[in-house]
Amino acid sequence: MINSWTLLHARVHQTLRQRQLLKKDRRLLVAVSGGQDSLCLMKLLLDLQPKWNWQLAIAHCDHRWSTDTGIAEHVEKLARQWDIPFYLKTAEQIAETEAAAREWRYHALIEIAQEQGFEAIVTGHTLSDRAETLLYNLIRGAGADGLSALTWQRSLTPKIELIRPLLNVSRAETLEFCQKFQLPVWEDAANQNLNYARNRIRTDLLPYLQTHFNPRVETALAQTAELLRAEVEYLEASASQLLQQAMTGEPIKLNRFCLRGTPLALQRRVMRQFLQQCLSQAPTFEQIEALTNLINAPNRTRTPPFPGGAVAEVQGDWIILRC
Ligand SMILES: Nc1ncnc2c1ncn2[C@@H]1O[C@H](COP(=O)(O)OP(=O)(O)OP(=O)(O)O)[C@@H](O)[C@H]1O
Repeated sequence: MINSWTLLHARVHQTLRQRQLLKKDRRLLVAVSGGQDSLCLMKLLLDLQPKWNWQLAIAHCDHRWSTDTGIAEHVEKLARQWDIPFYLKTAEQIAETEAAAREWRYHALIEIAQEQGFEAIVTGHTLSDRAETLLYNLIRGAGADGLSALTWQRSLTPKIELIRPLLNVSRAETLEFCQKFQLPVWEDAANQNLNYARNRIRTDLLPYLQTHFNPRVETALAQTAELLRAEVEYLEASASQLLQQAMTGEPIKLNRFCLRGTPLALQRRVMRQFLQQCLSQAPTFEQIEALTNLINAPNRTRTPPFPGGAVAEVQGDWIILRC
């Protein structure tokens, strides 16, 4: 088996060990779209399987877009050839946007994992996806969290982890690997649709940056994402501790004394975590700023109403959230 390994097999094997991403003996649900990244991932995991003793299965999500016709059968056939279980979810409603399709897909993958008892969902996101995500979110005005949004692993539910073992492998490398092993890659027509911002970043912006600025721009951007991710994790953990110290009971209130004198970066994160706990939707930049400004504001200063009508108000040393 070792003899048929390539450099990529060895690299992924080492990444899994160093980062402790996929432990031995686990039941892994591999999300396979049929494209080059997830086929490369599947083949790598199958080849590494004897060393790790995983139980592997394939999940495919059919969005029922016209460009998807035939992919589900194609992936099912591959699962049969590889002799591993195949699970399919088909969308009841056709999503109108990329974001809606993605949201449905993650729900569908979680459902399969719960129904079939898998602890981990594994996807084929690559270093190239990481670079694209960074650029996409940068243009939209994201902070460090958005720029480093594609992470090696994160919890989808208390029992299910999402794991991305190919985050240091480029799309050029997954293509080369698929060609070497003659994997039947399904060319997804939606990837060519330049109405999608992500596709324009991939086909126009990144090649431009490569030609005119840095031939290794994908790797450079992925490295920035990796550096930012470690800082984000540190700041989020510190903010979470600070929030625990500052927040108390009914009505929910925050002690301004605890928050004064801490760096603005932490104050903003505390306020975001606070709003995430209290609001039903993700807080906006303006909402976080309005709440942060109350830390040093005069008594009785208020924020504009948050969605749902709650308002935060200064009362002495406290910021009180009134619903
Ligand atoms: N239809 C699908 N069925 C199963 N898995 C899929 C499907 N589409 C994508 N995936 C999984 O997600 C990975 C990333 O795919 P892609 O880059 O097309 O999605 P994306 O919408 O950018 O995802 P994300 O929002 O998670 O970045 C694939 O390598 C594959 O593992």
